[in-house]
Amino acid sequence: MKIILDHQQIELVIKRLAHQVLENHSDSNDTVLIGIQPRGIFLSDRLHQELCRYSATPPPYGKLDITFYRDDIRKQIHVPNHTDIPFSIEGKKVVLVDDVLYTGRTIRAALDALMDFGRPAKAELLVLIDRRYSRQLPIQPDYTGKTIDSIVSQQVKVNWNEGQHEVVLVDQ
Ligand SMILES: O=P(O)(O)OC[C@H]1O[C@H](OP(=O)(O)OP(=O)(O)O)[C@H](O)[C@@H]1O
Ligand SMILES: O=c1cc[nH]c(=O)[nH]1
Repeated sequence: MKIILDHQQIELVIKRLAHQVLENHSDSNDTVLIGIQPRGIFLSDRLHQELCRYSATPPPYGKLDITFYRDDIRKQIHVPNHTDIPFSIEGKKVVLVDDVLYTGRTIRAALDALMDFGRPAKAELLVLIDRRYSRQLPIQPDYTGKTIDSIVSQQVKVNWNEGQHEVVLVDQ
C-alpha cells in the first residue's frame, strides 16, 4: 500500500481546487456545483464549504445519483442513492465533482443523468485523483487534485475519516 495523499495534502488540494473553480467562474450566478453519488459527495461537500468561505456568492450545490444510467446496471446490483438538485441547470456552467476518474464510465453516466435536468451551457469535471492512461471513453478532467500512473491490478481508495483523510494505492 502506498499513500498518495495524506490528510494535510488533501486539505491543501481542496483549497487549491476551490480557488481554481472561483478563478474560472467569476460570475457564480452562472455556475452550479454537482457532486456525484456516492463517493464524490465527501469531496463536493468539502469543496462547497471552501467555496462558501472564499466567495460571498458561492454556486448552488446539488447531488446527482447515476445508478440507473450506469452501463453495467443489468450486470451488477447497485443500490441507488438520492439526487438532490433543487435548482435549474438550464444554461448554467456545471462543475461535476467525483473522487476518482478511472475508465470514465461513471462520468459518462453522470452526463446522461445530468441532461435530464436541462441543457447546461457547459459541463466541467473536477476530480481528486486522475488515474491517467486508464480511460475507456474520451473523458478528461478540467480540474485535478493529483494525476497518478497505475496499473489495472491496483486500486485507488479515498478514505474520508474525520480528521484523517487519505488517498492510498493498493495492490489487489
Ligand atoms: O472512471 P470509473 O471507472 O467509472 O471509476 C470512477 C468511479 O469509481 C468509484 O466509484 P465506485 O466505487 O462506485 O466504482 P465503480 O463505478 O467502478 O463501481 C469512484 O467513486 C468513481 O465514481
Ligand atoms: O482505482 C479506482 C478505480 C475506480 N474507482 C476507484 O474508486 N478507484
